Amino acid sequence: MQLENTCEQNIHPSVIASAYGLTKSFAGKKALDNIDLEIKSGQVFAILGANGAGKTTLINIFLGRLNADQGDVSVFGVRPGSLQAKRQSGAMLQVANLPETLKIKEHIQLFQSYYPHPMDYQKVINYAGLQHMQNRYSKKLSGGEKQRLLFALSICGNPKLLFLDEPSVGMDVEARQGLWQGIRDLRAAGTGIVLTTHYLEEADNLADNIVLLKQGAIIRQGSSDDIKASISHTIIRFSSDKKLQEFEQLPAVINVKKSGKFIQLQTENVNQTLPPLLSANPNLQNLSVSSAGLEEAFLQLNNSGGE
Ligand SMILES: Nc1ncnc2c1ncn2[C@@H]1O[C@H](COP(=O)(O)OP(=O)(O)OP(=O)(O)O)[C@@H](O)[C@H]1O
Repeated sequence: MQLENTCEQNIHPSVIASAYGLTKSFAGKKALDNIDLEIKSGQVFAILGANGAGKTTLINIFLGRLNADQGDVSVFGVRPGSLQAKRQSGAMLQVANLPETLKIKEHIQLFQSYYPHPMDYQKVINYAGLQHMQNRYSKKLSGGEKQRLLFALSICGNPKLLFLDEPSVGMDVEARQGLWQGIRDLRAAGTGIVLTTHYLEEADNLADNIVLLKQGAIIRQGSSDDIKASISHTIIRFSSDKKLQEFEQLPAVINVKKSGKFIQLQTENVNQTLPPLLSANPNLQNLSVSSAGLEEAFLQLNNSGGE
């Protein structure tokens, strides 16, 4: 399904929000340190980082909820938080207080009334997977259902720029798939989407561009493939009843994990690890060798500071 976005179709992505030299401190401690980034129309921009890395602070500055200490920040060429920026933006934040006395459909209709060109009601409902609970009061929603409602409210205004701060937390598989479909359709209609998530699979699936934040600084930026390629690790997976310690000493191994009956080795050099592994375990079952994914890249870059 394609959205009838009232904005023009963006065949060529253009910069719709930017930050240059952005710095923000709380009580003398830097939460964001000299950030340069550009958010483009028709692209998903994922901000990744450990707890406290600065993701929410960055979003709050783009929304005008916080002021930068230094740097130039603009949204649609104007000051973040100005009416012109707000009318074209939507946001799903981690903290939201919703009046409990309204039904889902009343929440959506209320939010639609705030915008000059709201999204069609039925589309909002479909994207958010709320078809069967339109008459439910928000106080009766489960955590995941409340997330669906917050996503619905974030897209009510047919935004050209959408901020989603950990949107899929608490969502079940079906709701998450609906969210992902909504994100893809909005992107196809030209919306620029800023996404923070701790689910790296989500960023891997959706993001055109990723920034990796550590203690407020950007330590890596690029596509998911660029970031994966910036580490040269390989994953060796097999099933074994042996203890993890038996594999930790193998050459070039930098991490060992156990999941059920499977052991997963992360190695810097598969040619050095595999021969001794096979000679010590000639009957290794379910062996597979694959490139490291975004999660391994994230962990390594985050632990090494991206050097
Ligand atoms: N209002 C505030 N007052 C003081 N310190 C703050 C405030 N907001 C954020 N911080 C600090 O700024 C840093 C960045 O916080 P932020 O919430 O942006 O991180 P985050 O990457 O969104 O984390 P998480 O993944 O846990 O949501 C943290 O050290 C946090 O404690």
